Amino acid sequence: MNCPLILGSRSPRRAELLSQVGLSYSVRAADIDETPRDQEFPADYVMRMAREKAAALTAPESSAVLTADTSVVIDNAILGKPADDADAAAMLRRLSGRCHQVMSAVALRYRGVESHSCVVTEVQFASLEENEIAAYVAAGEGRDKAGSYAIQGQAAAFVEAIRGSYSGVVGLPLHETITLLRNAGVLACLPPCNPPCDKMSL
Ligand SMILES: Cc1cn([C@H]2C[C@H](O)[C@@H](COP(=O)(O)OP(=O)(O)OP(=O)(O)O)O2)c(=O)[nH]c1=O
Repeated sequence: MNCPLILGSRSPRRAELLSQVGLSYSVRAADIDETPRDQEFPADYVMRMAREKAAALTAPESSAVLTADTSVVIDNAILGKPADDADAAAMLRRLSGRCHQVMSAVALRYRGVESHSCVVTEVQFASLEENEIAAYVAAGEGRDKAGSYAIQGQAAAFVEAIRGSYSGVVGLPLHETITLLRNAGVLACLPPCNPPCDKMSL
């Protein structure tokens, strides 16, 4: 029996990551208010966001709904997407030469049951020169990214070390996502990729 997988996300990165491991899915956008609550812990925030995105999507019981949220966290402060270029530059200055966390939460709803997971990855940034920050911000790569950078893009050059989940930093921790899908019984009944792909069989 097939159970269609719905990725509730506008993030092209999340779609690419799911495709990378050979899963087929359809995409729906989940619109919610992403404002953190007063004094909300970052891990609670990303988990709440992922769960609210899942709750915002109505889908048939036979479909599995997968959503996620990613935030950059430094000194317990949540860095979301930058409001503008000045905000982006300020975030990068704050991350320069420091270690920060990238928190990615995933939520899955299938047959009325919800499961979720949160992954924290430590990222050490090199010290960034003011002209490097200006050039990176002007290039625009970090505009729609938490923390104003993309590890999968040119900002890879800023990363001295990473401990945790690379895919989690990009937006969807794949190991944890596959585990959620497997434990919920979704993976066993996903239809094959269309057209069939030769990716590893999970
Ligand atoms: C830190 C980092 C974040 N990001 C992205 C992943 C997410 O798309 C985005 C964080 O914003 P999110 O609010 O988690 O996701 P989104 O608004 O892009 O998509 P949706 O809510 O519809 O699911 O930042 C990268 O692509 N690379 C990185 O290195």
